[in-house]
Amino acid sequence: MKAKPTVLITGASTGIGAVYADRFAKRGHDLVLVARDLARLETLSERLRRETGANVDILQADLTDEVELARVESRVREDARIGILINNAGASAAGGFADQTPDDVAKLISLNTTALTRLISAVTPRFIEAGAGSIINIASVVGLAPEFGLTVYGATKAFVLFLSQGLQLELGPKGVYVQVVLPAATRTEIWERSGRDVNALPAVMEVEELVDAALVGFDRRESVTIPPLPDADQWKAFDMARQLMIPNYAQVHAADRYQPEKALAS
Ligand SMILES: NC(=O)C1=CN([C@@H]2O[C@H](COP(=O)(O)OP(=O)(O)OC[C@H]3O[C@@H](n4cnc5c(N)ncnc54)[C@H](OP(=O)(O)O)[C@@H]3O)[C@@H](O)[C@H]2O)C=CC1
Ligand SMILES: N[C@@H](C=O)C(=O)O
Repeated sequence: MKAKPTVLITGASTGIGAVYADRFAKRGHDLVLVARDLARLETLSERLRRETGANVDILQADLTDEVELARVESRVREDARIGILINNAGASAAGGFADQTPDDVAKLISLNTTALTRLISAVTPRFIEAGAGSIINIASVVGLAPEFGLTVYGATKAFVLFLSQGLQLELGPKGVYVQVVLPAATRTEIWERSGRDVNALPAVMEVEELVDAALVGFDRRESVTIPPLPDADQWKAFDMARQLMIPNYAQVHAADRYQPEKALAS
C-alpha cells in the first residue's frame, strides 16, 4: 500500500498547529513539526510517537530568521515524502497601527506572509512535478474585516486569502490542492501573546473544534473554509459579487463619475 504523505506543519508547538499535528498523526501520517520552542515540540512529538506510532521529525526554526527559514525551505523542497504543507505559524500584535513600531509591523509581515509564501514557493515545483500535493494556509476572518481594528494582521491574512485563491487557479489544474482556512476567534495563546484577553471576547471557538471543522473542509477539497460562518451562501454571494465586477474593469475610458466635466456638473 502506498505510504500516506508526510505533513509539514509550521507553528506546531501549540494552538491550532499542535491540533493539526495530533489529527494527522491519528490519520496515519508522519510529521515534520516546525516552531521555535524545542521543548514543546519534543513533548508533543514524543506523545504522538507513543500514541500513534507516527514518525515525527522536529525542525526548530524562527521563520522570521532568513537562515532558519532557508533550512525549512530546503526540507520542503527536497524531502519527497512531504506531500502536505500546513502554513499555520502566525502572530498578531498588540495595539493598533499607531502603537506598533516599524519593526513590529515588519516582523508580522515577515512571519504571516513572507515565510508562508517562501515555503509554498519552495514546495511547488516538486508538487507540480508529482501532479499531487496539498497546501493548507491558515488565514483569518480578520482578513475580511478591517472593522476589527487589527489592521496589519488583517492585511497579512487578506494576503493569505488572495494568494491561496490565486494558487488555486494556477496550481489546481496541475493536481495541487490549496485550501485556505479562515478561523474566527479561537482559544489559543495568540491572544495573550498579543496582549489581548481572550475571555473578553463575545464568542470563542475551542481549538479542537476549529481544526476538526477545517479538516471536514479539507476532506471535501473545499477551496475556502470558514468554520464559524453559519451560512455558506454568504461567502458564495460575497465571492460572486467580486467575480461579477471582473469584466467591468476592461475599459478604455474612466467611469462617468470621474469624467471631469460630469463631476463638475454633479
Ligand atoms: N487563535 C485565533 O483566534 C486565530 C488564529 N488564526 C491563525 O491561526 C494560526 C495559528 O495561530 P494560533 O494557534 O492561534 O496561535 P498560537 O500563538 O497558539 O500558536 C502560534 C504558533 O506559531 C509558532 N510561531 C510563532 N512565531 C513563530 C516564528 N517566528 N517562527 C516559527 N514559529 C512561530 C508558535 O510556536 P513557537 O512560539 O514555539 O515558535 C506556535 O506554535 C496563525 O496563523 C493565526 O494567525 C486565525 C484566526 C483566529
Ligand atoms: N488571532 C486573531 C487575532 O489576533 C484572529 O485572527 O481572530
